[in-house]
Amino acid sequence: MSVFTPVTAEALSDWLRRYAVGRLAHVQGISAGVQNSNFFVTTTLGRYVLTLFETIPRAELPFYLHLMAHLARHGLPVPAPIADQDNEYLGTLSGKPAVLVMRLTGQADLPATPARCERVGAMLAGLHLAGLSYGRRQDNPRGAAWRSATAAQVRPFLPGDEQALLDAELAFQVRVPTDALPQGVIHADLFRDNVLWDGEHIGGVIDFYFAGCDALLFDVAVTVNDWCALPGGALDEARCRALLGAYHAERPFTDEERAAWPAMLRAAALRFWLSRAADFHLPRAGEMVLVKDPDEYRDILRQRTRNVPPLVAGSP
Ligand SMILES: Nc1ncnc2c1ncn2[C@@H]1O[C@H](COP(=O)(O)OP(=O)(O)O)[C@@H](O)[C@H]1O
Ligand SMILES: N[C@@H](CCOP(=O)(O)O)C(=O)O
Repeated sequence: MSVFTPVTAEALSDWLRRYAVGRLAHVQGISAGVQNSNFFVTTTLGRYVLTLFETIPRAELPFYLHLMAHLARHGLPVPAPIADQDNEYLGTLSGKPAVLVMRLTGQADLPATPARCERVGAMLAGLHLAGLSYGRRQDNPRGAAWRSATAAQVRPFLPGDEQALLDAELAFQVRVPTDALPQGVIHADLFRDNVLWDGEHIGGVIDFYFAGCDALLFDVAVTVNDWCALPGGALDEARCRALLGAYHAERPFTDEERAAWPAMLRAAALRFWLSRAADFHLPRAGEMVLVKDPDEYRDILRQRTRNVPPLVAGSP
């Protein structure tokens, strides 16, 4: 995003009295992101990020917030949510569900070098392994049901060749057997803009608001499609080898995962083509709204239907 809901300094100052974080010094809307309204908040005691949830039902939010707390407790650089004086993470501000989380250091969107891809692969495996002991369950909110519903909404806006691509891919994906794939908590949106770099180290992994329970390999595919794609959508072999090799060293891929790899890359490409097409054709109102290019993911999907290198190319 995007700031869909404005917050005044007065309202925020009052709201912060519920927390032990000191007094408000500065607040600034954040233009990156597409889903929620985000603000950098500086107080006399620290630096935080305030998120107002625009679309996620309130009942689904504890899953994300406790997940972030769980992963942070496991030593991963994930923004810990801040509890208020009633020991609650989730509050209400400007009429929206709201949370304050720790602001992590680092710069997002740095070039996806093989060395960075290696760290991202290892980090993703770390998130998956730490997620195994997380007690709450919630389905991937962008899973099969969402895919069918969103495809039906955006299909009328697409030209004929894209409708054909969409129809063929939906028909392909319903036949993919996913039950034998290892399942767990997935981040589901580990794009370059959601990893903060502190030098060559990962200083933060942010934006857990698409997380859910699904095939771990789907998360790997989402990550590879973003980190390892060349302009036009083809995969860069060196980056794939670095990311997949580092992941595999922490959580070895199963035979079923190797077999499902091409289909998972396609499922992951379809998911982001659909969400971007929905944001583009059915935009939401807001003060500052970022819409990402759907054609990038249409092209990635086309590429993945043609040619995919095998999983963990070149590694043992
Ligand atoms: N905990 C955090 N620490 C530092 N920066 C953050 C943090 N959370 C969000 N940001 C910044 O806010 C931007 C938007 O956040 P994001 O979670 O991607 O938005 P959305 O929820 O709309 O998808 C990020 O690109 C990053 O710059
Ligand atoms: N990464 C997704 C969009 C999700 O937005 P985010 O800003 O919350 O990561 C995309 O690129 O389409």
